[in-house]
Amino acid sequence: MTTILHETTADAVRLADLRRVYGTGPQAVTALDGVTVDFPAGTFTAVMGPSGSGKSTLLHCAAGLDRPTGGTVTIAGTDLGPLGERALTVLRRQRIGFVFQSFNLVAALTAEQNVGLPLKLAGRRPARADLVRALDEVGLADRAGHRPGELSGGQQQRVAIARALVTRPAVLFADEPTGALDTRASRDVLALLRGIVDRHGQTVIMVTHDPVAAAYADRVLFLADGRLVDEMTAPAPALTGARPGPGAGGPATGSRLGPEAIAARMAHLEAGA
Ligand SMILES: Nc1ncnc2c1ncn2[C@@H]1O[C@H](COP(=O)(O)OP(=O)(O)OP(=O)(O)O)[C@@H](O)[C@H]1O
Repeated sequence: MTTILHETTADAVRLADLRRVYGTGPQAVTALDGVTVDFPAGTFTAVMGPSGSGKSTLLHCAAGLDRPTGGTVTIAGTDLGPLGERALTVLRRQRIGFVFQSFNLVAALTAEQNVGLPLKLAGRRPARADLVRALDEVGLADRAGHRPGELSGGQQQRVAIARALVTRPAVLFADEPTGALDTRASRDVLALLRGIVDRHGQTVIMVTHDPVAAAYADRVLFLADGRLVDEMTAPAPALTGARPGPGAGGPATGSRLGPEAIAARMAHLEAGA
C-alpha cells in the first residue's frame, strides 16, 4: 500500500525557490521571484497569469531550455543545476517533451519522419511500427506520409505531440499549444492531452491564456510578477475513478474546473496588476 502511494505521489518535476533575473544593474528584470511548486506524476497542470508574469520563463527553466539564476529544478529525481550542457541536452532529449504554439515541425519531412526525429537525435534507429503507433495515438496513422504543409494546424500540433511523446518523457511541457488553433482544433488537442494523462499517466504542464484550455487541467497555477499567487484544483474524481470526458463546449463539469471560475480568478489578478 505504502509503495503504491509513493508511486502515485512521486513528483515528475519539482521547482524550489526558482529565480530568473534577466540583465544586470538598473536594467535587471526579475522574471521569476522564488517559485516553489511540485508537479506530481500523472497530473495535468495549467499555468496562467497576466502578460509578463513569468509563465514562459517558468516553463523554459523547468524544461532545461533556460538556466535559472537561483533555486533548483528537479526532473524525475535529477537536479538539473549541476548538469553541464551535454548532460542537460541528453536529459532534455530523453526525459522532456516540449510542444510549442507554432508546432515547430520540419517542413521537408513527413509526419512519420518528424515523429522519428527525437529517436534519431538520440542515435536510435526508429522502428516504423513504433512511429505509426505514435501517430495512431494522436489519430493520424493515415497521415504518416504527409508533410506539415499538407496537414491542418490541429493535425500539425497532434504530430508535434506524437513527436514529443515518442521518447516516453517524464514530463510534457506545452507553451500555448492551442494559441494558433481554431476552437474545434483546440478542443481536439486539449482532449488529446487530457487523454494521455488519464490513459498513460503522462505528466503535462501547459502555459495558456485561455480559461477553457486551463479547464482541462487538474490544477491551475496563477503567476503574477514572477510569483505564484493563487491556485485552483479540480475536485477529486468520483470514487469509481471514472473521469468525465470533454463535452461539446469544453471539458465536462463534475470533477473538472470550470472555465468561468478560472476566468474570474484571472480577471481578479489582472485587476490587481
Ligand atoms: N530575454 C529576456 N531579456 C530580458 N527580459 C526578458 C527576457 N525574456 C523575458 N523577459 C522579461 O521577463 C518577464 C517575464 O517574461 P515571460 O515571457 O516569462 O512572461 P509571460 O508571462 O510568458 O508573458 P506573455 O504572456 O506575454 O507571453 C517580462 O517582464 C519580460 O519582459
